Amino acid sequence: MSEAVLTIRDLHQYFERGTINETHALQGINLTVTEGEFVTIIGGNGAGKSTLLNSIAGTLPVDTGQVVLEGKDITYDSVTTRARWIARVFQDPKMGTAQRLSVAENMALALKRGEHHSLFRIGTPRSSRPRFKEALKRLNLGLEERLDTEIGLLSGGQRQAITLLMATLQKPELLLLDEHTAALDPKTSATVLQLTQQLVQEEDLTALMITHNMQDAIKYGNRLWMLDHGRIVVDVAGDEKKHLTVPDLLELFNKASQEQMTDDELLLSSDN
Ligand SMILES: Nc1ncnc2c1ncn2[C@@H]1O[C@H](COP(=O)(O)OP(=O)(O)OP(=O)(O)O)[C@@H](O)[C@H]1O
Repeated sequence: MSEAVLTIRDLHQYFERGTINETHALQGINLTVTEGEFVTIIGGNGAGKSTLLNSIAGTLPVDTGQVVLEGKDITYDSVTTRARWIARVFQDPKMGTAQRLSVAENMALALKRGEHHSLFRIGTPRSSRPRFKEALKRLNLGLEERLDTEIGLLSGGQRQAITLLMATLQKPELLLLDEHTAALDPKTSATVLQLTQQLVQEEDLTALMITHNMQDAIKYGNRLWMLDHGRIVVDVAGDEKKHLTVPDLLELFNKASQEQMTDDELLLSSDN
């Protein structure tokens, strides 16, 4: 039996609680993610996907419930403390990197994830350069020749590929991918998703990935959740996930959810 990496118990999140605008964004989430699971998360706008990731990363204080990572109760730990164990890649390629620093300097920073440090003290020890080069080579984008390039000068896809690599340079207990390819063109998005799958498998990572694309949610990962109105309404893994088709997923969703979803909804976009 695999070890539980992440356990969430009865998690509720509210926005503007007690006001006329109150939103009950997560309505009693219970889940366990075991080592090596790569969960893709889909759901319509406002379903609660980002709120779930924010609750896990600590950017959003938990209203009620418990978040446990590798047996540690992290419910009340700060984002910085959690960053020692949890790596996150955002939609915007600019969010994961320091634009004015070189590729090598950014990678050196990534090795210090979760530590308090001053940017002025970040150097790139020469001893790390071969390791960075080797890691960049795996991306197959020729970036191993650009260690000294300012990262802000690279394309969004190149930056996102490096951000992903940086997130895994120091193996995290949990990797959170927050629509990390949504800002990329379809071809680059597919490249970065392939790379994601490869890194997750090779490094034996445990990962949660939000996507708006049902095809991608089916194609990548080994478990799939669909969220609806703050609840996980579909949870499939293993062979069931492998053989899933978009119509199957729609049927599962329509059985479980409060609303009917049709195949022309944004959620289904299959253009990337
Ligand atoms: N900071 C906030 N203040 C008020 N309401 C919020 C806030 N953040 C999220 N919400 C509300 O909480 C609910 C869940 O939002 P969330 O962003 O988690 O959905 P999502 O599934 O990530 O949606 P999307 O796919 O559109 O990004 C929505 O009703 C949203 O309007």
